[in-house]
Formats: sequence, structure tokens, C-alpha cells
Amino acid sequence: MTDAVVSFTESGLSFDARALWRDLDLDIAPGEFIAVLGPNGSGKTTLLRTVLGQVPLTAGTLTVNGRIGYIPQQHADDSDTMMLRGRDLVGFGADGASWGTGLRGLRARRARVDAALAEVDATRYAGTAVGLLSGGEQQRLRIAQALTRDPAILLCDEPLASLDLTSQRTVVELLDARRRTANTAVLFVTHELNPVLPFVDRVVYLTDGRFRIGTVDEVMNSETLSELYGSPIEVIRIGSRLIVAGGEDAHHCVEQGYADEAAS
Ligand SMILES: Nc1ncnc2c1ncn2[C@@H]1O[C@H](COP(=O)(O)OP(=O)(O)OP(=O)(O)O)[C@@H](O)[C@H]1O
Repeated sequence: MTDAVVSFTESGLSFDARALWRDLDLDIAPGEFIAVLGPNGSGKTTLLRTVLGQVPLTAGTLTVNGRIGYIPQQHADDSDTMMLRGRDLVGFGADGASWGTGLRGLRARRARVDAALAEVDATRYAGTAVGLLSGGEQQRLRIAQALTRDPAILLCDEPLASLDLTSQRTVVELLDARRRTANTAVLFVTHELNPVLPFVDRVVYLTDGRFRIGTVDEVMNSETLSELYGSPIEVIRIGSRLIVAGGEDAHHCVEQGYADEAAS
């Protein structure tokens, strides 16, 4: 694909003798929304880190066309961040970019921060300390921070973790709006597929050195996942949601209450 934002070609990544993936080809198109799934330790975060240039591939090539926006995993010990005002946190994303010198540069930077705050509807709490905001509000600020770079691709590492369902929906809708209006691709690591299911174009499913890439229907079915895991996995569709049963990470698509619903 010539206009791909990110291209992995015959790529492989191993740490010592352990391969996280081999012979992986993936072209990510502008505006494409890709969910990266798999059990703990399967290499989801590492896949993002290769795109960030933090981890070199051990085989094949990776090309990135355009700027990257990164929404890192949230850690409970981000205490330094908690003291900042929302606007200052977002401003970190705008640092390092070339805004020109003097007052003009400062104005351009401020305008970009204001635009990013407005895009995620966070202007009203831009002056509040991050630590006083809800998890959902903080996550909006992290998205705004990533947007200040006007990215061609957003790398999102479990951005829904520890958010309630309403905030999850807000975050996903913000990312979806961005890709629709600005054609920004989204590479989204998640343990819960259901909140993003309506928006996902393709899934990259990693486990134990193997992977599958395809549409939700192509990958998230009993036959494909059983083959991938080498043990019986059942994928059940309930309305617009998917439940994965069996296998060591059967929980990964199940949200609170859905398992009970499936059983009843
Ligand atoms: N620099 C490194 N050197 C050696 N091993 C590493 C390095 N970085 C990651 N790993 C290992 O690679 C594996 C994949 O890690 P990664 O963080 O990508 O998993 P993950 O799928 O994101 O897991 P989780 O769902 O728990 O966040 C882990 O076993 C991890 O310990």
C-alpha cells in the first residue's frame, strides 16, 4: 500500500529466544482504526513501541509516514503529572515542535493547545490541577496532548483502563471523530474489544508468538481463535457484543456483567 501511514514488512521481534511475532506484514491506512488484542505479555505494547522507534525490529522493516501521537498507559504513580494544570499537561505535547521564535512562536503554540483542548471538549477544566479531575477528564487531556502534534497516527495503549462505561464511550467517540475529520489512523491496544467494536476496521490478535490480522468477523470467531491458541475457544455474539470463552485470556472481551448475561 503506497499511502500507508505505517508499514510492517516481513517483520519480526524476538527478545532472546522468545519471538513475539514473526513474518508480520501490516499496512495501516490513513483513518484506519485497528484494535490490538491478545493476552498479557503477548507483545501489544511492544508493537506500539516499535512504531515509536523505542524498540527495534529484529527482522524485516518498519516505515512510518507522518507524525505520531501517543497516549501511554495510565499509571497510578503519575504523581508529578497530577500537580500540573490541564493546560500544562496538554502543552507538553506541543513542546519539541517547531513553532517559530519569539512571541509568534508562543502564540502559535498556545493556539494549538487551545484547539486540542476544544477538540476534546476540555477547555472548561484546562486551569484545574490534573489530580482533581476524574479519570475520564484526565484521559481527554491525554488525548488532547497527543493531538497537539497533529498526528497522522494515534498510538493508544489501553486508554479505557479504569474508566467507567460512559467515559469509555466518550474516549472512543473522540478518537473516532478525529479519524473521521482528520484521517488520523488509530492503533488501539485494549483488553476489552466491545467498547470499540462498532468502530474497528481490523484486529491484530497476538498470542504466544503467533498472530492473526483481519476484520472482526475474520479474526473473532471460534474457528480462527481456536486455531491461534491451539485449544478450543468459543466466540459468542450477543447483540452487538462479543464474548470469548475458553483459553487463558477468555476475559479479554468480556465486560462487567456480560458473562452473566451470556450464561443466563
Ligand atoms: N526490552 C525488553 N527486553 C526483554 N523483554 C521484553 C522487553 N520489553 C518487553 N519484553 C517482554 O515482552 C513481552 C511482551 O510485553 P508487552 O508489554 O508488549 O506485552 P503486552 O501484550 O502489552 O502485555 P499486557 O497486556 O500485560 O500489557 C513480555 O513478556 C515482556 O516482559
